[in-house]
Amino acid sequence: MVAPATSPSYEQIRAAPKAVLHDHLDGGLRPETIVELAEEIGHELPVGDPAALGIWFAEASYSGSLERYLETFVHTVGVMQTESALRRVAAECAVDLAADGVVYAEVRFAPEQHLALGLTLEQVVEAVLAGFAEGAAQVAGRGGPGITIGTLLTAMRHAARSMEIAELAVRYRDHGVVGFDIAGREAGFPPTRHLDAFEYLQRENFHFTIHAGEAFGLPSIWQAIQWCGADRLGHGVRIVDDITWDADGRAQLGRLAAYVRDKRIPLELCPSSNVQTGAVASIAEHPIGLLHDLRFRVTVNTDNRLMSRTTMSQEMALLVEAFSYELADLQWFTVNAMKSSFIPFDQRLALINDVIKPGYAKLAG
Ligand SMILES: O=c1[nH]cnc2c1ncn2[C@H]1C[C@H](O)[C@@H](CO)O1
Ligand SMILES: [Zn+2]
Repeated sequence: MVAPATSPSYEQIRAAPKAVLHDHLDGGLRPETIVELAEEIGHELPVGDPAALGIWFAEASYSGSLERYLETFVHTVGVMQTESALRRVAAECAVDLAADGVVYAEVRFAPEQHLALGLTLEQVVEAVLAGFAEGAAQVAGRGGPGITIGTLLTAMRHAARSMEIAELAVRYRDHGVVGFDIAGREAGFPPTRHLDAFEYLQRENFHFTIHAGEAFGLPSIWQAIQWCGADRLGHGVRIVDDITWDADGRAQLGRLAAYVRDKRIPLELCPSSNVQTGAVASIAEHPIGLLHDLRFRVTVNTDNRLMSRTTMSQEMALLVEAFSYELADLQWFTVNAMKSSFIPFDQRLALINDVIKPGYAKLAG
């Protein structure tokens, strides 16, 4: 498809203020950092050269299966086992996102995966929060809009520590942790396994998202929303399975799809990641086009920048190419993300009105 003349250029996309709600800390390391940290703690990598390692991650993740995609994380989690490593990775994450024009990010990671060398859960969380603060401060010193980062604590769905991690998230709610998530293999590990954690979070008036409807379909989305009470859906892309077409070619929403749209439940869509795990055949065929047209609360996200060799600008550029989106669409995705974020309402509004809208207005000239 040929994009119309109004399509934004890559430079405009990079310059545009962007917001990301779904980005994994352990899926976004710089390859050079992995190599250096691996040497420090004696972790064996599949490839020693940083450039080759970057390619290795992307190729190994392009597996057509979420299970195999997740196997590569052994080499990122493996080097994130000390306070200094966690702090460095988090600081670099803030700097890298800001350099790409991201003004608001929610970055998630699973504290329980960083205990191999004896750190406590609290030490892990505090090191990451310190790293985000350090990176954000570096960026703020450079002028420009800077970056605001909220941290999400993830529990692994195959494990049994979700209640503990939910309590940890609530304990750090006034120190940068803004929400909770569950991630990992979806098939065989329904969100209802962690119902006690979600019920606890609701009683605490806290926020959470659930990876659902990525490798597994509608039942997972239904459970995440109707049993667990998720505020947002991590991916949620399989909601398209509840949309059919009538004889006149009009989209018919099933009960669950209608509920998700009516309630404005945010979808954290991650186009490149979905292609790598086989959830979607190609960017051009990604349901984001349909979901955008049907006015679902769609957001665009990176998921794992290292594994997908991507950035927010890159994800948006791929969508511009596939769906001929204009700056107004990119602003819509960005405002959707801010509206769906887990920071307080007044802070969301300030970013939308003082940073995002003026940024797009300037680009539109
Ligand atoms: O897209 C994903 N689906 C399910 N789990 C994921 C995805 N991306 C990363 N993870 C897992 C692997 C990480 O180690 C963990 C915490 O960030 O979350
Ligand atoms: Zn994810």
